[in-house]
Amino acid sequence: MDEVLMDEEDDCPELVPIAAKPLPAGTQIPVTIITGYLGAGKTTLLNYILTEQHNKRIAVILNEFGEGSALEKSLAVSQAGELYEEWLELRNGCLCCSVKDNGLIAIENLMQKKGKFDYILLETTGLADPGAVASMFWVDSELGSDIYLDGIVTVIDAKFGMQHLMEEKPKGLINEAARQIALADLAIINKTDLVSCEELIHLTDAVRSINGLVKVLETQKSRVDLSEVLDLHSFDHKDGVNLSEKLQLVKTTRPHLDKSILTVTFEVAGSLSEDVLNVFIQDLLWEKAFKDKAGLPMDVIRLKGIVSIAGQPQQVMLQGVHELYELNEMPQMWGEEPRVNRLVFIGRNLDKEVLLEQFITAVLKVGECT
Ligand SMILES: Nc1nc2c(ncn2[C@@H]2O[C@H](COP(=O)(O)OP(=O)(O)OP(=O)(O)O)[C@@H](O)[C@H]2O)c(=O)[nH]1
Ligand SMILES: [Zn+2]
Repeated sequence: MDEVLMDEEDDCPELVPIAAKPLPAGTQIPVTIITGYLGAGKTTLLNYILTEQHNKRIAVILNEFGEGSALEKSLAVSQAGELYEEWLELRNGCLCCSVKDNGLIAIENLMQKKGKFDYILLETTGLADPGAVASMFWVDSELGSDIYLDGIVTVIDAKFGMQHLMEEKPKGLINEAARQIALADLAIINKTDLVSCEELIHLTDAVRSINGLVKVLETQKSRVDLSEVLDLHSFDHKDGVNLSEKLQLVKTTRPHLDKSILTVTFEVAGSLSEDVLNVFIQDLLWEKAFKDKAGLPMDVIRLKGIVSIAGQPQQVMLQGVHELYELNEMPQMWGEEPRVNRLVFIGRNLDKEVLLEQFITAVLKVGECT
């Protein structure tokens, strides 16, 4: 009989001891955040990954609030307000636990079991802002040295996804479903059995209009090739593809839904000083100093780019999630060809002309300060 792990109808998987094997010093464990609206198919995806052959020892953190999950009832108990979680060790070498917070405490506790797993999957709750979880890995230096964020996977309900995206939010708040798509490195449109081709195309267009960087896959029962989900290296440069080339393929999108999130991208030749670049990014992300033509402040949710710092032989990668950003030197050197800055912004009220003008101004300043 095929073993089905973590089936909600089943009893707990059988527990077996797992031998810890020491990881080489400095090994960082990848974390993939699995997000998506309520009921889209996140847990189905986790179950699928766990039961597929992957030759990895995966630790899964389920972040469940819903009633009725047998798994949750058997695993997570909140005692006197204190989080208590128990790690189930599954027969294929995977670990699993269910928690009621944003999962970070669970990861910290999990790290005490270092050597027992080599991949972490974290399911957020349906209404979560995956950006908040993602950025924790950058701020929490203790976590940051043990693990790295590999990617954000957003599962979308083919049947109700469009409806979720259209929901009006009070006082200009961001629609959660749209935010989850804006932050995704991979978007999985699941439950395609429930919709027509036309509905699917419509939803795919809406997803792409929000996030011009995202890879989109269609699934039933979240069955997806694992190589598409794991080891994406979305926040570093180890994915083997030249990020600069990848960014060239991104197009500025048109708003598909009213007042929606969209993608803006551009290229500007030249170099700029790191200080001036920091001012540009901080004005944009922190000060909200840039406004669109209607006077609304630009709100960047995801930022990615390759920039050229004057005097620096290496290409520099820019990564941003909400207010947090990072600049990292890449192994790639600038060659003979002219240096080009390539940036991709995903967010609300973005105006390409304004952003471009501000960036060009920043590039022009390099002459003044060197
Ligand atoms: N028809 C259909 N149903 C699906 C598919 N994938 C998942 N489901 C069902 O959709 C329901 C929700 O799936 P889950 O995986 O629990 O979704 P989730 O995103 O984890 O849900 P929450 O954690 O409650 O937000 C379950 O009853 C699944 O069996 C699919 O491709 N087609
Ligand atoms: Zn779930």
